[in-house]
Order: sequence, then structure tokens, then C-alpha cells
Amino acid sequence: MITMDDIVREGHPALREVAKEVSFPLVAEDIELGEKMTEFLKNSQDPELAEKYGLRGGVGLAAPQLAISKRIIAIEIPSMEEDSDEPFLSTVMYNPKILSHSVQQAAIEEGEGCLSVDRHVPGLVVRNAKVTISYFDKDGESHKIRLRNYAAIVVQHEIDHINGVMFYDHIDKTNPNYAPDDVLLLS
Ligand SMILES: OCN(O)CCCc1ccccc1
Ligand code: NI
Repeated sequence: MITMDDIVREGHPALREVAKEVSFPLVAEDIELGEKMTEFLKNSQDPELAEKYGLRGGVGLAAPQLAISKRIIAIEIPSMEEDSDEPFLSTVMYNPKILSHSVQQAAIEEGEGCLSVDRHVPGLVVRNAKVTISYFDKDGESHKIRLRNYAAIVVQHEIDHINGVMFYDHIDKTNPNYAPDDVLLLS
């Protein structure tokens, strides 16, 4: 299983590379990788397992964070309702792509973090509020989905990783808390 020891930290070259597309049909290794990334995210969101294995909670993970320079991301966003055991978004995206996005921008009010960054980097990470994403699933089926708000933020954070971009690259150097006047602040 993937643990924090497998996640590379800032300074590792893989985090600054543009990852390569995967080709279809996928090799077994890339299908298994996606499954292990999802397993990590689920474990990281389970208080007992997270504690037992010392996992930091995550809702997304990108292959470059495992020093694998491939365009593979896993998303595991729990549903907002406590009782529902269906996640809001649970998927492994191969060759994800932002097809289009809103003019409207959004940011998480308390900023972002990253499993590959062992420090708090304050500041607003302004992103597109809505995105239309295309991706392939493990069976090579093509998908096109529209995401907004928190889910859109998470997927953009992960797609940044496969392009060698870190969340703090988006923070305004001179005024980290700069918020464009019509940015949607998500709490
Ligand atoms: O790359 C995944 N990762 O470092 C885990 C944190 C993901 C994440 C955190 C805050 C806002 C969007 C996404
Ligand atoms: Ni990250």
C-alpha cells in the first residue's frame, strides 16, 4: 500500500516535470497504480487507518507525487452529507484535460495545502470556479464532466501536478491574500 514514504516532497524533480500521457490499452502497472492511489486516499480519510499508518488526509493525488511522471490523477471527494456512504467524486483520471472553464474564479478561503509540501504556505490560490474536464478511465473509455467549486479546485490542483505546477505558484508574491474583487471564496 502507498504510505507517506512513497510521496515525494518539494525539491524532487518529478514535481516540476510535465508528465507524459499514457497510451491505451493501459499496461497492468498503470491500472494497478490508479487503484493504489485510490486506496491511499480512502485510507487517508479513515481516522483509524490514517492514524495507524501516519497518513495525511488527502482528497486527490497525482502520479508525479509518487515520482511517476505520467498523466494519472486520483480524486476521492467524500459526499457532503455525513450519512451518505457514496462519495461525491471518486475516480482515477488518465490523461485528464481542461477543455474549458468559467471566467468566474474561486479560491478556498483558508488556502491550499499539498501532501508534497511539509509546510504551511499561506495565501489565496485563485482558480477557475467551473471547469469542463475530459479524461479516460482505466478501460480507455472517454469521459467529459463539468465540475464546480470545491471539486473543480481539487481537480485543478491535481492537473497542476501533472504539469509541474505547485499550488503556491498561484499565490500573489507581493500580497498573498490578494483576492480579485469577484472571486468566489469557498469555506
Ligand atoms: O496533490 C494532492 N495533494 O497534495 C493533496 C491535497 C489536495 C488539495 C488540497 C487543497 C485544495 C485542493 C487540493
Ligand atoms: Ni498536491
